[in-house]
Formats: sequence, C-alpha cells, structure tokens
Amino acid sequence: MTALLSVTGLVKRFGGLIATNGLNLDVRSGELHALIGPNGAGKTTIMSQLTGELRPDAGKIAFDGRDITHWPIPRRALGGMARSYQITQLLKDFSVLENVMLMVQARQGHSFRCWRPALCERALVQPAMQALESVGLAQRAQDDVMALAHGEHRQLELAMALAMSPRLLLLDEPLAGMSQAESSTMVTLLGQLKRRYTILLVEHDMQAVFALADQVSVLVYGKAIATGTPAHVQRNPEVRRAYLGDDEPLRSAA
Ligand SMILES: Nc1ncnc2c1ncn2[C@@H]1O[C@H](COP(=O)(O)OP(=O)(O)OP(=O)(O)O)[C@@H](O)[C@H]1O
Repeated sequence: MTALLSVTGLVKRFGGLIATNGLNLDVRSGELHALIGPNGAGKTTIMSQLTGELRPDAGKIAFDGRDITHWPIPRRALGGMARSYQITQLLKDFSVLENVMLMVQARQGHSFRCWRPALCERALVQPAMQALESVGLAQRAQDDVMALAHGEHRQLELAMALAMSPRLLLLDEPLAGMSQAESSTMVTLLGQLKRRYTILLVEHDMQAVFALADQVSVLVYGKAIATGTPAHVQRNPEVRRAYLGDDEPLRSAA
C-alpha cells in the first residue's frame, strides 16, 4: 500500500514550547491509523497542521503525492481531507439533515447552483441522506440538532465529514464524553467505515484503538516514538515507559 498521507520532519513551536518535534508519519491508503499519546503530546496540534488551521514552522505534508504544506484550509478540504472535531461544531438552529446538506453544498463549491427544488433534492438531499445512513442517523434526518443525544451529535459530525466525500478522514477523539453504549455504537460504526475510507484517528480509549487500528503511532513530546501494529506497539517497552510511566499493559492509558 502506498502512503496517502506522508508527513516529514514536521515542526510546530508555540513560543518556547515544541509541540511537534520533527514528526514523521505515513498513513497508507485504506488503513485506519491511530495516533495515541499522553495529554499534551501534540496530537491535536498535528491534526490542525494537517487541515491547515495551523502553519508548521518546518517540515512537509504530502497528500496523494502532492506537497500541500502551504495549501489553505478550503483547498485541502476540497482535495479530500475531512476532519471531525473534538468539540461539537453543529449549527443548532438547523435540522440534522440541513447540517449535512450544508456540507454537501460546501463540497460542491462555487459551481453549485440550485435553481429548482427537484435539482436541489438530487444535488443536496440525496448525498446528505446517504451520509446519514452511513452513520445510522437516517431516521433522525428531520429532527432538530438539539434533540439529539451527545453520542448522536458525534455521529452527525461524522456524517458531515463523510458528506465532504473525503479520501482521508481525520477523527479527533470521536469517543470523547460518550457513555459506554454510545462508545460501542461509535466503535461499530468506525469498524464499518474502515476500508471504505482512510482514517487517521486520535483517541484516548485504548480498547477502541486496539480493536480498530491497523497501525498505531505513539506520540510523546511531539515525536513518534513507535509505529506499528497494535500488538507490536503494546509490546514496546519504550512505549510502556513513556506513555504509562510503568510496565503496565497499555490498555488503561488515557
Ligand atoms: N495555541 C496554542 N498556544 C500555545 N500552546 C499550545 C497551543 N495549542 C497547544 N499548545 C500546547 O502544545 C502542546 C500540545 O498540545 P495538543 O493539544 O496538541 O496535545 P494533545 O496531545 O492533543 O493533548 P490532549 O490529549 O490533552 O488533547 C501542549 O503543551 C499544549 O499546551
């Protein structure tokens, strides 16, 4: 498998703090690659550099063989990178379906024109409904966003990312704040989306990470100290020491 995303020597400084410290990371087409590490390791900072919300101080980001390091946010999004956020970012006065339709419309870009209701239906509603079906929310399409439970909000955010027809899904803590039942629904969902999409997943829930990931990269102080299969990474003594501060199995890390 070739690398869809290739990060080389990435550096991001906040004043005297080096949040990304010469990071190298390859995400291959079709894999679910998890990025784990202790709080403050720099996971979200990397996601923001990938989407273009933060500018790196050095290094290169290549996506699908093209150097996108200096591309603006919309160009990356239209080029196939979609991020779902750690903090819920939904339009609260809109319905579930309308939130997704807005993303479909954004995807269509400047060329989008909707002259007749029938055309709107085909251009916006159908793809939006498809995205909702992919996350199990089709039945809630007409509901107000505020009527959804927390777990369903996260599913909706995922549908919004899918509505961008992404080639790479960037998921920042999709299980954050979820009940056990909600987590389990989301893990099943991500298992279904795996392979259909290339996914870079930041997540603290190690059980979910090890159940889902093909590859895991462990980040400590802005650097990947290990990359490999879940089994490989779990056995790595340096990972155990750096991540847990002891020799306990990695499953309880957060
Ligand atoms: N805008 C900013 N200005 C200054 N420092 C920042 C900024 N954003 C992040 N940092 C710092 O950079 C480091 C990495 O933060 P980041 O949020 O990327 O870590 P993280 O691994 O995502 O943490 P968590 O698991 O808690 O979400 C931290 O020390 C954080 O305080």
